[in-house]
Amino acid sequence: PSGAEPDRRNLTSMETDALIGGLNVSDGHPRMPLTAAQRAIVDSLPALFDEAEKRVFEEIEAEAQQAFLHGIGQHRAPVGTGRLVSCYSSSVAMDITARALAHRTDTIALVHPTFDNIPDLLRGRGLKLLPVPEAELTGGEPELPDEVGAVFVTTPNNPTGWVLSEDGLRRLAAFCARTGRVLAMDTCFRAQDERAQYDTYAILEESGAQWVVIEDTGKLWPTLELKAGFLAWGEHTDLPLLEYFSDVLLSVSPLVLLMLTRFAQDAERGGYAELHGLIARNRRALAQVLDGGPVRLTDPDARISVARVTLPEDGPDAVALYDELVRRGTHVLPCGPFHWDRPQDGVRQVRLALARSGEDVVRAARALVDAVRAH
Ligand SMILES: N=C(N)NC[C@@H](O)CC(=O)C(=O)O
Repeated sequence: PSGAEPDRRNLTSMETDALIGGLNVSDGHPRMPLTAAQRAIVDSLPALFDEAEKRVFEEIEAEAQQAFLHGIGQHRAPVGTGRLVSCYSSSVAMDITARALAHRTDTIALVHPTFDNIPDLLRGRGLKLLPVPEAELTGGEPELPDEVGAVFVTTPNNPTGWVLSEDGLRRLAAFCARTGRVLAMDTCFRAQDERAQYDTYAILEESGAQWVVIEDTGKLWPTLELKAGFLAWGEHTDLPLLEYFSDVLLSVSPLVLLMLTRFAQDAERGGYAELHGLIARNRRALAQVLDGGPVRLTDPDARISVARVTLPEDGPDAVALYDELVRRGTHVLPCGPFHWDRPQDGVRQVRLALARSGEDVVRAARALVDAVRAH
């Protein structure tokens, strides 16, 4: 565990502590059991290794990008154009994007709240940040000072589950085109929420805006961090993304891409329905444990694989509860750090991961209610 005070630590350091054992409902990474179909894909890895060794990388990459992105409604993703690259993770894609944006502007308007590694990566590249509430983005015309050169939106957003609607994106993209701002999107949770699966690329291309999109396979399947972050940009996006990508890597593993193609194909054939079912069941199970007690589910309509709960005013605050739960062997996340511009806004909320077995979610929910009551 890092020495810093819990309310000064970043979320990933707390997620790292959760990896050393205990009941981990901390990170948004998939830690539920493989389905039988997914187990069969894992069993085929030796054969996939032989196939990956033989085939042309570019072909394997285009196949994986097509299988994954078309499976979540992104038919106009720029597959095969040279403007869609594969990174080891979406955060690697994010850092490349941050470096490229810093080449273009000093100030970014960033959705607030959101997962803290996003502002941390942007600030790490010297960018100044302006918080924009979700509601202002929905309107599509946020009030921004001239020095803001880009708008960065996480949709579905983490930890709220808020989704930028198709009309909201159309308005926001038109606004960015009109005001000469880059529109950057982190869509890492979109495969979990069909409301986020309208064709983003069709809208972005038609808008005339300069745009960057970061996709992620890493929140969906329990593949032990074998994943890819896809980084895409527009034909007129004037950012050194390919140059900065090439500084970081030559290519991800074709074996991982082949495996992702199989998982994406299985997902289209019913795997997504199973995943959405698991997340919905776990959200309902959490709500049932909380029902009638002092803690409530913050975002009942959210569909992503994390859930916020709101704590009673007379109970422990988020950091005190986080500490007490760690002492009891259960790892959640206090929501302060998601509110990267005003941490006190998250002082009465904690987040639980739902991409877990049903038993883990119920056990964690019970531990949380017991700890609140014991305060
Ligand atoms: N590069 C980082 N820090 N990765 C952690 C991130 O994937 C966790 C996350 O997004 C979540 O728990 O919601």
